Amino acid sequence: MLERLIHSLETSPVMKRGDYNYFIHPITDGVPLLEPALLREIGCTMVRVLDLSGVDKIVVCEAMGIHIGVTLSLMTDIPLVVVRKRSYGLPGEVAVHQTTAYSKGELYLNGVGAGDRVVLIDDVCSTGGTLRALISALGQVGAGIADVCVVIGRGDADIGRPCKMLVRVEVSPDRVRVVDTYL
Ligand SMILES: O=P(O)(O)OC[C@H]1O[C@H](OP(=O)(O)OP(=O)(O)O)[C@H](O)[C@@H]1O
Ligand SMILES: Nc1nc2[nH]cnc2c(=O)[nH]1
Repeated sequence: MLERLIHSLETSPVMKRGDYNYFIHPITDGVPLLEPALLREIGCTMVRVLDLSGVDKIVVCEAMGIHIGVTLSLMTDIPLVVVRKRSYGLPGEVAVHQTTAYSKGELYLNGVGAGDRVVLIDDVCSTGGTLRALISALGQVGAGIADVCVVIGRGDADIGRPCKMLVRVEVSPDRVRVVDTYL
């Protein structure tokens, strides 16, 4: 089911960002290029594993959640909300702080309100800093989270609730190894 994802991860390069072993992959970086078949494989797997009953919005974070969210939105007809890294100052906008292994910044949630039922999707979960920030923002607006799912999990971050990871990886200075799959 996830052959393309597994093969592409296990042949992906690793670079240093400070002390952090950062793998470079089409899904998590958009480079060198994104194959439609890989996006389809991930979209079909997410449709199988996600609890989509009664869900009215898919929430992703820019930048590297967007193509995954678009794929899922086209397959399910569920609208997409993109959490941005800049403020629009719209009524009801919620700002939260994001810390990752190599960056810090603010995230701005618009377009989700009290009573909305959402699924939260991202490309990768590493420290969990991004998902924790997004879950906090969704809590502040009063949305219900039906499910959280990422394509790739690395490390053992606690985000305070279950997160479905299509694959789990270990990253060493010179390679990525897929150590588990969700299905
Ligand atoms: O679990 P974490 O340690 O939070 O790492 C995961 C986050 O890191 C990347 O985002 P990044 O902030 O690098 O931005 P990008 O999507 O714009 O590349 C990735 O897209 C995840 O959102
Ligand atoms: N591409 C990429 N994105 C990440 N986000 C958090 N960790 C990583 C990583 O190792 N590679």
